[in-house]
Amino acid sequence: MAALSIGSASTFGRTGARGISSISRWRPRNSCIRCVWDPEGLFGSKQPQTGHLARIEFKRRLEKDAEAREAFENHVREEQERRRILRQSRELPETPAEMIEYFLDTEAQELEFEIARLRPRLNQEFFSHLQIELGQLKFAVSRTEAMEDRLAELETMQKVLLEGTEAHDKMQVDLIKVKESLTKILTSKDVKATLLEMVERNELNRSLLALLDENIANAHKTGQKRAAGFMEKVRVAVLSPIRPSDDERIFSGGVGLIGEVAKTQKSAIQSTNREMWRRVVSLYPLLSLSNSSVLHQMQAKGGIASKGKTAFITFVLGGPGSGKGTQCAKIVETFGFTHLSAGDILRREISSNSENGAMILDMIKEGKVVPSEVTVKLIQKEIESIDNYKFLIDGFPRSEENRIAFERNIGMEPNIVLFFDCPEDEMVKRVLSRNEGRVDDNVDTIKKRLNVFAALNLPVIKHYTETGKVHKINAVGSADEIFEQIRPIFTELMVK
Ligand SMILES: Nc1ncnc2c1ncn2[C@@H]1O[C@H](COP(=O)(O)OP(=O)(O)OP(=O)(O)O)[C@@H](O)[C@H]1O
Ligand SMILES: Nc1ccn([C@H]2C[C@H](O)[C@@H](COP(=O)(O)O)O2)c(=O)n1
Repeated sequence: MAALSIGSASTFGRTGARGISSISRWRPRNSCIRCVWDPEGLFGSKQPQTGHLARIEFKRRLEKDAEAREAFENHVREEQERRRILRQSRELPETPAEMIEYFLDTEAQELEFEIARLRPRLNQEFFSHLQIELGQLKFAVSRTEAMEDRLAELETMQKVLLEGTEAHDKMQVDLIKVKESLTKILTSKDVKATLLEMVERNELNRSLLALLDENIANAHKTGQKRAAGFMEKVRVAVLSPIRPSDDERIFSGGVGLIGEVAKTQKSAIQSTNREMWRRVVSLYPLLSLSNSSVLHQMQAKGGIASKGKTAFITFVLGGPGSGKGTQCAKIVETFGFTHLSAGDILRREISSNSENGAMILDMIKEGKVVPSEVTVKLIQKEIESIDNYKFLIDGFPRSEENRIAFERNIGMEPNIVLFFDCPEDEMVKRVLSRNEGRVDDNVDTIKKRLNVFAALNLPVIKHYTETGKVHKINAVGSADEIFEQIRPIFTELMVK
């Protein structure tokens, strides 16, 4: 976490123990809103208090003096550990009254963390409660010294928490934007063109760079050299359009950020980036799947059968005509997945005059489910022949038998399942007007397919719902509207 700087009251002089609880220890001080990069806020009093030159000298000394450096690093580690234990040991408050006491007992450098942790409870009910207590203290007929102290403490706390929650909320907005921007760049088929568009829209900034840097560092740490190399190239391309003046503006709060709150955001954004980074790293396999020719070889950790890769599999389910194929095309275009339609694979098998062709045709005409061993084999062959790791498997599994055969033979479960929920009359209407010459797009077969869907496919959807994998999509509306329900699912997955 970055050192907290919340408005003019953001940095508090703590001369004694801790917390807001003693106002004499916690009076706001104007002097030290810090600009030095101190992501964990751990330099504390060991950092030079004044002057740019002093800070440079401090840095130089650190670089030269290995011993001092080690001691410093130990100090940082100890401080990190101390804070970790402290955070774990604190019992979280429930009521507004408990919240007040909790924050009064919070160390200054922990405020940012605690505000984030307790943000949902820093709500109107809490602030009203605080306001009432403040009112009682202010308008008391006579005030004791203890009451004066309490009043001063609570006024300070109110200001800190109001500004802190505001900064936190703005930070969340920034976080989402930066996550989206980086996802867009790393999943883009034409990185250069994407960057140019983003320059036009002023979307390249320091926060994005910081997030990228953290990904690069992690790729190095985990020995993913190609990924690191790719992202380093992206970094150079990102960096060049960020002119120093942009940097300055961003960091001095000149762009859309005002005064001290902007400084708050600066530190807040830096710390957010660290959190974002962790989320990106956890989904790194998915990110790295884009631009597959460059990146796919990094995924050498096992996974799908014979190729020893880790795949990201999405099953796409829904009744006949619910729009699975239509949406898959959009997902492919936007997120670079490979679309495998089980129905198309089976139809190709019929056209290729294979030994199973006639049997498959009969089954399809009757709206029945082709035996799993046939379908799974065909899907497996497709997966293994394709140089991508992100698959949309559409119209599969159609039955529990399909599902179990896939899991057994391929040795994987889907990462997520999309379920297109569509009323029957809408599905019938769509199928009957599809006009693609399919042997099963007629009134008789559609009835059978709907029955088979209810009897065999719904239990599969139920199974994946119970395992928390299903994203239910309302399949009524225009194709574009429906895709807007899907977009955030994959965007979120890319940068998690
Ligand atoms: N949101 C929509 N609104 C209206 N029509 C749609 C919509 N989405 C798709 N369609 C149309 O409905 C028909 C069926 O769509 P699509 O082929 O995508 O469904 P599907 O779920 O893949 O069907 P199946 O399982 O039978 O292959 C197509 O003609 C398609 O153009
Ligand atoms: N897993 C599957 C998928 C499809 N089929 C057969 C039966 C379906 O009615 C037909 C058309 O599929 P769609 O294009 O609607 O997905 O293909 C199957 O037997 N098993």
